Amino acid sequence: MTEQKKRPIVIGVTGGSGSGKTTVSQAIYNQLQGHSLLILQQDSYYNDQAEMTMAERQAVNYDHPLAFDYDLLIEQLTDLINYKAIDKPVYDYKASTRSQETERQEPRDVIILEGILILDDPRLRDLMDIKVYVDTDDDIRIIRRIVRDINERGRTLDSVIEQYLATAKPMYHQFVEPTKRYADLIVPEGGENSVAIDLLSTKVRDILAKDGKDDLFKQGHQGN
Ligand SMILES: Nc1ncnc2c1ncn2[C@@H]1O[C@H](COP(=O)(O)OP(=O)(O)O)[C@@H](O)[C@H]1O
Ligand SMILES: O=c1ccn([C@@H]2O[C@H](COP(=O)(O)O)[C@@H](O)[C@H]2O)c(=O)[nH]1
Repeated sequence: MTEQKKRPIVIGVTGGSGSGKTTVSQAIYNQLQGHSLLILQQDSYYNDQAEMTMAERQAVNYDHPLAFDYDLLIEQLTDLINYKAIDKPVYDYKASTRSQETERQEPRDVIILEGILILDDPRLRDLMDIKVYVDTDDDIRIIRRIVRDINERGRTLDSVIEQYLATAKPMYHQFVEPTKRYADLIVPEGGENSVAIDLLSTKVRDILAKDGKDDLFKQGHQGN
């Protein structure tokens, strides 16, 4: 019998903007400390808009699948799955385009991919072993988004509200929410849901142990 080739475990974490995807991804990452892990954010793969004016960038619908460079994301995720390092784009929310720099990312045994539209593309879904949907009510998400976008993404209250009503909300209902049907696990309450985070971490530890990757790690393979 031929031995099956080992590959990293890919966990997809999706949900609406402000649902707690980043918080949940970070919580899983923290629980699995000591293993070989990385977090990849779909936001890093927004289209490069360097050739566009600021006014043009402000008019873009950032909640539509066409705003993302899926080809590059799939190419780089496939490289990571094949244990090849990537030069990841870095997205600048204040300038609404990619920054000039890229970030070197070495491959790891566990890849946590998070983003609003990662389950929309069947090619991406096919690369995932576990699919998680963080389900948080719209009112909570908009409150979190207002606070975060003003404090961290250089936005005004008016611009956050305007964008939410014009694109973020309708696109959520048109494109993001329907992908819930592809999830293996729906997590209410996001980062506060320690039971769901414990269950997920235990499942990943089980798979790593079956693959012998916990042993590889102990023998001196890369950490974080
Ligand atoms: N359970 C929670 N309670 C309070 N604030 C939270 C909670 N989860 C996330 N936040 C905050 O809400 C904002 C959005 O959360 P984040 O995890 O970045 O969501 P997403 O990645 O889905 O946009 C962040 O500022 C985060 O600190
Ligand atoms: O230039 C940009 C790029 C993205 N956005 C908004 O960000 C969210 C996705 O990020 P989360 O971390 O999941 O909230 C998306 O809803 C876009 O509307 C932006 O405003 N400008």
